[in-house]
Amino acid sequence: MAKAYDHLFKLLLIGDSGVGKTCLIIRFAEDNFNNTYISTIGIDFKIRTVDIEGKKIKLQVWDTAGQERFKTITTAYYRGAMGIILVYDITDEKSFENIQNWMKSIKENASAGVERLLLGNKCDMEAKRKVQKEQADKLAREHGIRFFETSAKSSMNVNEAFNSLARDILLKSAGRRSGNSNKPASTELKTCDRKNTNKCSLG
Ligand SMILES: Nc1nc2c(ncn2[C@@H]2O[C@H](COP(=O)(O)OP(=O)(O)OP(=O)(O)O)[C@@H](O)[C@H]2O)c(=O)[nH]1
Repeated sequence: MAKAYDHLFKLLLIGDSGVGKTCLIIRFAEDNFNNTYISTIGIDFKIRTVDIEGKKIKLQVWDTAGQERFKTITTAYYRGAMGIILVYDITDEKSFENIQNWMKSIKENASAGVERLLLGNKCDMEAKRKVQKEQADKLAREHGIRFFETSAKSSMNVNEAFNSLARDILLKSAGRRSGNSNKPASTELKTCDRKNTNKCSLG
């Protein structure tokens, strides 16, 4: 039987408990949102197939528990991931400060060439914003990665974020096959779609 996809990419979401990792995955995979908070226990995944550059890409998106007590289980999944999405909550300063620790955890546990992406979630809650976009832009630039503000609630930038990560992985693997490396220098900013600058609020 013919394969229903051209590539399978494994993605992983990490970040503090309550930042909205599960909701982002549910919005992306099922186009749904729920206000009730049920903290993830251990690890789970959902699947969605997307079309990128004429290729069918099956995305297996792994959801990790943000709580410290699950760290041993969740870090065991870093190695198999081709892309890791670091999530903080724009209304929670601590979750942004902790991104540095999550970056360190990637360095210690993931494969060397893993693609990373930074997301500031809950951008529908503008009135409660504690983390300015410029702070996160600067951090992303320092790490040479893309950054989006998203809302799992309003859908803002959710598809854009997942698709951009999948595209980066695809381009990188195509580059590797043809012998070219298109990996940017760690200090180089990969310019985001300007969609990223859209004002994000539910109005
Ligand atoms: N306003 C708003 N609330 C959100 C958004 N995303 C998630 N939430 C809410 O934030 C709470 C936590 O969301 P989860 O997706 O369960 O958080 P998590 O990061 O998976 O948490 P752990 O499983 O504990 O690691 C829930 O009450 C969600 O409804 C968003 O974009 N906007």
